[in-house]
Amino acid sequence: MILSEYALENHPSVFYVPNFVTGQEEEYILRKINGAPKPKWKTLSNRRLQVWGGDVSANRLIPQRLPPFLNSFPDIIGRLRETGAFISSKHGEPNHVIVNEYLPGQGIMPHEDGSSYHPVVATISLRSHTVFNYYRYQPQNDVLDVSFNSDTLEDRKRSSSTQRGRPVDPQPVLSILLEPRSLVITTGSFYTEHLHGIEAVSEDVLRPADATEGLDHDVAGVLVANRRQLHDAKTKDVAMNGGILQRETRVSLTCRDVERVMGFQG
Ligand SMILES: O=C(O)CCC(=O)C(=O)O
Ligand SMILES: [Fe+2]
Repeated sequence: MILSEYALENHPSVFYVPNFVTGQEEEYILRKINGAPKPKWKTLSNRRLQVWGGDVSANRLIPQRLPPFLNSFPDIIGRLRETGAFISSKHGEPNHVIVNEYLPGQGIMPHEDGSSYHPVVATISLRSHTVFNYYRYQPQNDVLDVSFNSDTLEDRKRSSSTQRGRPVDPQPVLSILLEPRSLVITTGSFYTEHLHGIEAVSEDVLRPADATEGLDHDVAGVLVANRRQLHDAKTKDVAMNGGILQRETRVSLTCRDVERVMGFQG
């Protein structure tokens, strides 16, 4: 696989790969996630999650073995290594995976993933599409309310952080549509200088691609930057010509490399 072939038009440090896992693999992984012991789930205000690979504390991983559904069948970790995206990270592949589950209407506030991780993140989407947004901080002199961040403090303390008090521009700089079974890889300034998040909505309104070329600012909806790279014909049609996509329950795998690892705990 040649990763550069999957770079977004105009944004060469973000890669979108449709069908990174097959439908059968998707079903298998979802069965394993749903079969995990109940205490494995952590419930937050606006989604629930599982952490695999160990806990991160003070920028270090207290490692635990990854389960076979991530590194054996299917070998997600090996496949991510082969993309080459993690070539300059310490372990050459992710050692940490967060499973997030979002019901329709749930999302994640704009945040940065922070310095515990090598600045590359690979995210696999299962079952439902979503629209994933990148945001920038306001230029220093602008003043704007930050209160559109609606998650709880607990949520904010987890892996997410925004630079305290720095106002965020609520208008995304980039939006991409993540299809079920796809992979998105974020590197470069989109990791180090931007925030990312998912709006807490139950449907996504997409605007026709040609509407932005005129001066038609009144057309509602988002224009997704990867519209020409989408796999599913119906989804692509909506992304090109406008329309509404209903969200289902989405499960995502956020895969990263924690470079500092403490002694193995088994
Ligand atoms: O679910 C996603 O795609 C994003 C999750 C995320 O940003 C995180 O866990 O840090
Ligand atoms: Fe994140």
